[in-house]
Amino acid sequence: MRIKKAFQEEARRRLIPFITAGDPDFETTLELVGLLDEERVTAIELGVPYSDPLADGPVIQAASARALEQGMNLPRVLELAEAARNRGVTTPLVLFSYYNPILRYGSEVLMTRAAQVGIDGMIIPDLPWEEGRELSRQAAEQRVDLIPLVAPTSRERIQRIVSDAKGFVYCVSSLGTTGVRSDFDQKVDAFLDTVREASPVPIAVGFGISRRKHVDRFLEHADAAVVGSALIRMAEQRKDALTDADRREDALEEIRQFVRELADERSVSVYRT
Ligand SMILES: O=P(O)(O)OC[C@@H](O)[C@@H](O)c1c[nH]c2ccccc12
Repeated sequence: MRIKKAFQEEARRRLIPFITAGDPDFETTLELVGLLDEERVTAIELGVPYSDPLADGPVIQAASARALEQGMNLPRVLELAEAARNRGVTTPLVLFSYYNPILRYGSEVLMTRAAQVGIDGMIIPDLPWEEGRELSRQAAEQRVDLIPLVAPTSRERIQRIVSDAKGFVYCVSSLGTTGVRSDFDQKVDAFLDTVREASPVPIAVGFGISRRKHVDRFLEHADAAVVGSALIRMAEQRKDALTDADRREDALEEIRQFVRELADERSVSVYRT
């Protein structure tokens, strides 16, 4: 229920950052989650690194490789979520994983464990809506929101996909893979308006967003903007400083400033309650 509440709460940044858990290491990810929580983002996407991230561009592919190097995996990401909750993080946490690690772990067990450690939602980009019905039932049983993705090509499937959406709907702004884009097709706005009209829950838009002007534009048509690659690239450029006790604070502050520049805290969610 944290997700529904966060969209309706006062003074939240309508941002949903995506970070790859374990990049550059477990402790730094925990610090980043704490920072994003302090900055009152609407939710945090915690990415489970995977060896074959087919929907990811080079920035997140590299981040996944670094995280796998650190031994990060699905069980460790669950531990990380639990550690964040134990540090008092209250921002909704959305587990982001490709389907294979979930299949290996066992979806029923995963939903139970996710609920225990304080995961509020899940995004599985390579699980088509039609194949996700059983998993969606398991998630609902544990009150974990299985967040569907829709793309501009989803067209007539949009109605069916959003009909039983929980948490929020993830609208992919452009086809192709994740990664910073300089601009977006005008048609994206109409696509977002269509999804928003059909959706019983708030909608977020992601893929390519890296600037304040992108966020401002998209918040005219959606309830939150997802930012992944731009944030991960910043962390990658500061990898050495982030893992050096003497320089970590400064590097974290630069990332905090970037989050603040991307979006102000809004008094009330733009989402119709
Ligand atoms: O990285 P970008 O362009 O800011 O897009 C968000 C994206 O990183 C995150 O939501 C995500 C990471 N991997 C994905 C795969 C599919 C859909 C979404 C994602």
